[in-house]
Amino acid sequence: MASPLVEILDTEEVVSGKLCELVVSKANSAIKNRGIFTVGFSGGSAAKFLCDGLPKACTDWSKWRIFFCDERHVPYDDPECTYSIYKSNLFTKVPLSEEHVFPLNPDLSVEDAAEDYVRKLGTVFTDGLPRFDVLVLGMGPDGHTCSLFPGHPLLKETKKIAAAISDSPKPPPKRVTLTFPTINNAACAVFASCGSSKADIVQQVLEDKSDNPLPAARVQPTDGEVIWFLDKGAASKLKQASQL
Ligand SMILES: O=C(O)[C@H](O)[C@@H](O)[C@H](O)[C@H](O)COP(=O)(O)O
Repeated sequence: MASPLVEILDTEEVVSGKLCELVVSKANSAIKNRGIFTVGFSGGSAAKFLCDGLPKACTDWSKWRIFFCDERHVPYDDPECTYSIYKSNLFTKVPLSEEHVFPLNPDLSVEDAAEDYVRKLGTVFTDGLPRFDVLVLGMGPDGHTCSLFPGHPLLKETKKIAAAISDSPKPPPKRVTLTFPTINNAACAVFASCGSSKADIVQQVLEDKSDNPLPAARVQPTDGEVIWFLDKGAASKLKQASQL
């Protein structure tokens, strides 16, 4: 597994722009080579960055297949619903068909919604373990990514490609998340982290070797790349700050 590529940028706005630039570049390359682009979006600040930058992207949206790296198990009209945030701020602003976006079914129990999500993944990834072209990931202040939290049994999941969690320490408690078998089969996992409040956890994840690594540190695609876009605040505690 290659070491993460870390790019330290001046501001959050530059991080947002570079993230969107990377996603669109990967999309257009995948579309050219395979006629389809598969991507997982995260919530939180990643949603803000992508909704800011992607509406003006020059790409064939009809070839995009959009999943969520994790999603809260809430009604679509709940402000916590990541899908609805993207729908209002991106999906309705680009020529993207609803059938190419794969939200949770909140009417099912969280367990059944996870099983239904696995089924939806199977409609796009028809030959087994999903291999996303890009997973856009965020990292919480505790080192979680997706809805995979430190010390949670789901970190050890080796069979399910997506799973339900009902005890998320970050509210809301019920979510569906991709698991590491899927995450670490991606071609590209890209993190965007900004702000000095993330500096300690970024330093820990990127530089501290641990026999019990934090979830974000466990993102190590077996045949893929990990890219971190950081602003100066988030990178301020890195000892070997590598500026590309
Ligand atoms: O739906 C979610 O809660 C997100 O997917 C979550 O995993 C997020 O990426 C991190 O909490 C970082 O969020 P911020 O970038 O907003 O700190």
